[in-house]
Amino acid sequence: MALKPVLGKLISKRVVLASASPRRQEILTNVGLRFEVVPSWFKETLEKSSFASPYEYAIETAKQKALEVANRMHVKHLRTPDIVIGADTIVTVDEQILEKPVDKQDAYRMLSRLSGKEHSVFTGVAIIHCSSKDNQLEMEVTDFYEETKVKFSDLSEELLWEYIHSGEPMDKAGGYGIQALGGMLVEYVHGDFLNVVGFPLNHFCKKLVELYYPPPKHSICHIKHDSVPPVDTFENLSDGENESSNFAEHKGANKLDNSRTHPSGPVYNSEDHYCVKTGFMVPLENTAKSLPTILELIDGFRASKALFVACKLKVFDHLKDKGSLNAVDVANEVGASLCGMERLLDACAALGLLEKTPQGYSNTDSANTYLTSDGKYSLHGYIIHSNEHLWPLFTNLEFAVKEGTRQNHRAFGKKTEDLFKDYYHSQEGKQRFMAAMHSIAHLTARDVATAFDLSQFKSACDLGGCTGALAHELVQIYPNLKITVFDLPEVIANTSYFQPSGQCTAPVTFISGDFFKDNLPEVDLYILSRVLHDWPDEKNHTLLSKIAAVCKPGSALLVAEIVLDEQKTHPPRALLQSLTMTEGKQRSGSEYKQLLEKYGFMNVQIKITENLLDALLCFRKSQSL
Ligand SMILES: O=c1[nH]cc([C@@H]2O[C@H](COP(=O)(O)OP(=O)(O)OP(=O)(O)O)[C@@H](O)[C@H]2O)c(=O)[nH]1
Repeated sequence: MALKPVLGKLISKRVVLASASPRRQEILTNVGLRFEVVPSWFKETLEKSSFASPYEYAIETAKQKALEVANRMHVKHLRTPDIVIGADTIVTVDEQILEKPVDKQDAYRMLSRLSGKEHSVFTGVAIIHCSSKDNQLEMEVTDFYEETKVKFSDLSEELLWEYIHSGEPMDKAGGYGIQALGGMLVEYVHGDFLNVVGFPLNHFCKKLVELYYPPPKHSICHIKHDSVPPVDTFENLSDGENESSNFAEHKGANKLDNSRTHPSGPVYNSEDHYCVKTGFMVPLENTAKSLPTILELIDGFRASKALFVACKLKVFDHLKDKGSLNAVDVANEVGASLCGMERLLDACAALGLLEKTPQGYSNTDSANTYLTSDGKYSLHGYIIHSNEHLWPLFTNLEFAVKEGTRQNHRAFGKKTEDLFKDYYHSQEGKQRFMAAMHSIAHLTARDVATAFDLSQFKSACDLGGCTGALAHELVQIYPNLKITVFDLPEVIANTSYFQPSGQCTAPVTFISGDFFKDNLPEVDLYILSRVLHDWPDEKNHTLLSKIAAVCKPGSALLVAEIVLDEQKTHPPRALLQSLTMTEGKQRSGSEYKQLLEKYGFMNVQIKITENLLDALLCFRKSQSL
């Protein structure tokens, strides 16, 4: 097992650790894994006596923790992670399972049981690979456990109580932390030490090897997960060549089509449908299966507008860090009517954007992250742009379709000569557009930056890189990369507001210019993120010819765009975006390849990221065109 390649398999994936345990976070961070932490809300209340062995209990708890997070992120947070990792650590002694003590007496009860004896520590781990098909969550579960034996010395009452009063036992399985003071109680450890601390790293890495580097040909069980899983077998194994991106093609995990599951609840057939009125799953006739989608589409505009208005009124900003507020407080804060605000808050709660309790309304984690104006991955700018700019254009979609033109004159009462003049006619428009671009660039930066290994490049230029969001992510990941953002003077003049604070990486340089007219800097890697789809062929010709002219053989071009499938029906958001475009167009992978090859960029590699932007990397061929 080579270390780097194993964890490297996860580098371009959105990995979520479904655990609040700081020890698990530390163990995984220490080996360089990048992940988000979303603690599970699953209550550890499974009936222990219903499990034949303690490790089965630990595995099931770990699985339920991870499933709850995967479901919640998909349903409520509108984001599907690639991998969710859950874990549960328990101690067993004298056939009793010990978890975290609830109070000091409980800690005493546990520790006095362990005194002078050998006990077992089991950690159950679940690795869930998630994917979203037609907005339905599919999950494949891989689980395992590790056992470590630990022997305690005889503990005197005095020592025991001194240890309990240190406070250390309280959030730890079996009431001790082997990595700290608790280590003083231990006579020997047989097995993986980190397993006792909360995460069996070695076994985890072996599992990744099994999953991502499967042996060439063997058959595996494919289990449609249920409480009592029906088992059917299949032979559909990768030869291990195509190991990088698509886990779904080669693993021996349990597959959950969880399109209709409730967290930790039963799994329903895809033929069934959840009836809102009765709250039961009901079988649907074939033709009626599309009904929920159609109803959702009919109502979609209401949901979008409710979200836009809540963002515009800064409802999520007002609720941030305030615990629960009632409708009167929020209405007063934003200067809205009480009855109007009550309805808006209820709608947001129904959409899963707010939590509603008898105490009032509070932000969900996703609202804090995406909907507040200073959230970690704030989409506030993009939402405001959608409300102010895209909404009026879409209101005139019928004319756009009939006339085949952009509808700026109808939507905004004036004609537009080109795309950016429209946004930049006022300071407000400029900042709004930049904030929108920044939102998307920041949200997608990591997936774009890690879609390919770019460590070979020493210098890069992000053409039209706007606020530098992608550039900043690139220098974080590739600290030796010197990167320049090249954009129009009116953009560069307004970038300071968007710069990250307190970053200790190499700075990003900004150069103003017009990439259609001005000289481009000579670098190893050119970047075009969300540029090519926006322009007509003549403009792309000018730009790509200019890049090809300065790009030395062996240098490369990284393109970030939505890549359509070859039938051009997926992903829908690309096709919906096209509706208000007249000059540019969205392209499939083969169309991008053709376009780039036309300008001497070969070896075009495409990475579908499942984020809002995909990535293409291609290299300038040796002889000039
Ligand atoms: O020697 C040590 N033994 C155990 C621990 C820590 O104990 C807890 C075990 O609890 P659990 O598995 O339920 O995990 P939680 O902390 O509740 O987090 P989840 O959100 O994942 O449920 C775990 O934190 C171990 O790290 C220890 O520190 N030392």
